Amino acid sequence: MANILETKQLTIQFGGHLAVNEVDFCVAEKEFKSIIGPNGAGKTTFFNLLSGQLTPTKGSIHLKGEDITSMPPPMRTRKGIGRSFQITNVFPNLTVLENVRLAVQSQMAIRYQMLSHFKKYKKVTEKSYELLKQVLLEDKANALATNLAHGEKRKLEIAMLLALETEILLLDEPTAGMSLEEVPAILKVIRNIKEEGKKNIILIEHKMDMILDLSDSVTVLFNGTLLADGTPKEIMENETVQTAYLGGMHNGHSA
Ligand SMILES: Nc1ncnc2c1ncn2[C@@H]1O[C@H](COP(=O)(O)OP(=O)(O)OP(=O)(O)O)[C@@H](O)[C@H]1O
Repeated sequence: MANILETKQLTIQFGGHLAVNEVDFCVAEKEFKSIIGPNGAGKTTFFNLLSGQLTPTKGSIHLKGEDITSMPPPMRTRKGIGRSFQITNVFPNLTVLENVRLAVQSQMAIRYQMLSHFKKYKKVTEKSYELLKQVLLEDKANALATNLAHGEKRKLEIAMLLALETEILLLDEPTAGMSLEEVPAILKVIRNIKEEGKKNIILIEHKMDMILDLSDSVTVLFNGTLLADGTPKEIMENETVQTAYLGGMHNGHSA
């Protein structure tokens, strides 16, 4: 299968610290890829490089064969790389529906310039409800974003990300800060997106059961370098990964 996204020798240095160090990474079309690694391994920094929030010191990023290393973030989104919204980008005093409408509108402004104002309004509303349904948040459409539970806020972020209609979704720890009861719902949302089969998902997560359940392949980062890449089974059985990372988890450390 062709690679949709690839990095070559991707590196970023902060002062003397190599946060991402010569990482060769690739994702095939429609592959569900997870990135794991202990705290400080460079996972979020790697996402920031993919989405364009950071510029690499060295190396390159290729989207469907095109070198996008110097492309600014909005252009990368237009080309197909979507990064999940952080809740800080959500308007707390607007309703859930209004927040999704804003994201849909920003996308539709480009696609539906020819439609009349009324038709555009109707389309935006329909699309917003569709997205809320997809993330299992329909019943909260009229709630103020500020009043949502943490797990519901993460669902809202995913709805707003889906509104951008990018082929690639970068999800950075969607379950972070969630209570145990909230996790199954977000897992269901992600599984539904996967089963629809239209997106490439790259997921950073610490929850190993979730990784094993969802991923086609897993990349392990450790001290900024790529330690291993393979199927979930290969990763679980990999001795280097066991020693450097998973072993620590069995001893009760959070990875
Ligand atoms: N802007 C920055 N300036 C300096 N150092 C940074 C910067 N961003 C990240 N780092 C450092 O780079 C390393 C990797 O951080 P990063 O947040 O990418 O790790 P992570 O794998 O996502 O960790 P976590 O699982 O805790 O989120 C850390 O040592 C961090 O302190």
